[in-house]
Amino acid sequence: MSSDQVQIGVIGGSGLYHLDNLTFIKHVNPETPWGFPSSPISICSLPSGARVAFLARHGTGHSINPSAVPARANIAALKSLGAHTVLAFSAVGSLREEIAPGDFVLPTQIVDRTKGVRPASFFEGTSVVAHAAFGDPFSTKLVQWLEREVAKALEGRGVKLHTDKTIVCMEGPQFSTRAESILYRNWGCDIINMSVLPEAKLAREAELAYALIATATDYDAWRPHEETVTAAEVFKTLKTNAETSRHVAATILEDLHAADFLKDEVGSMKFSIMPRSEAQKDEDRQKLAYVLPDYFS
Ligand SMILES: CSC[C@H]1O[C@H](OP(=O)(O)O)[C@H](O)[C@@H]1O
Ligand SMILES: Nc1ncnc2[nH]cnc12
Repeated sequence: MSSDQVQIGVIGGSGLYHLDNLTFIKHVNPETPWGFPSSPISICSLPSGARVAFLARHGTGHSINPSAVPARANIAALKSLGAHTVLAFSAVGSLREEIAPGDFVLPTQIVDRTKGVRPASFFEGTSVVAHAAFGDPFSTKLVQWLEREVAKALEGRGVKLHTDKTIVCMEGPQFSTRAESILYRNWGCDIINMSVLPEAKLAREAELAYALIATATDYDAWRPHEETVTAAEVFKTLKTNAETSRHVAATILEDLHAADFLKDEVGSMKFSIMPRSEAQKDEDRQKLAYVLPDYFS
């Protein structure tokens, strides 16, 4: 593979709008069948010359509401650049006392509390039906690798890493009520955001290895006798969390680039797509070929 080829995509969330500790090469802005990504994508170079594609989920000026993030275009654009793996960063609320603002979390499960207003499948609106497996919503090998490597990258920085947690994704943009926050705790959820879905579902459909590096900013609304979360509270830790995230990214990306499991998700949709039939329109198959060329070209 030429070093020009991107293998890893990084999605930055609230507060993380660039990876300026990597060497910037150029901006690209691919138009996908689902429109343009949230922002032009920065192609950056690692010290070895390997290239990484970085995309700001809410746009570089944070102008896109969580419900309006063009997640299909984002995932499709990263795949079109050659990415097999997507590392997504996200600012999250904590539903557990032991997960403090400033801590990092690697979730392994998701509870969906979005409201059906976000297009959540590349197959939506087409004549092709597919049911991706989503029991393990993050790439298991990638998460296991991150558990070791992120822990190493955080050594000496006084930042705690929590693993094997459950994230609930709410619709927003308003934060939760106290009752909802307590309910999510009772459901076994540990952290909350407004972004991991449909991003993780779309990455699975596109056969990308996807994991979320969550950075806690607040205690949401479940703590009795404490103020509930406000955007101002979130902003207090965003800058430090973003600096730590950039350090983590710069530390792990080189080794991740060399990892042998990057393409493990490739082939995972093979038995998820309903067999070819006369009813499948050519135009839909062409559209889907953008993200799944192995099945639709
Ligand atoms: C700015 S607070 C709520 C906002 O922050 C998180 O964004 P991201 O996941 O992109 O870091 C959360 O999901 C909400 O969209
Ligand atoms: N408390 C919270 N709820 C939802 N998304 C968040 N992102 C950061 N904090 C959050």
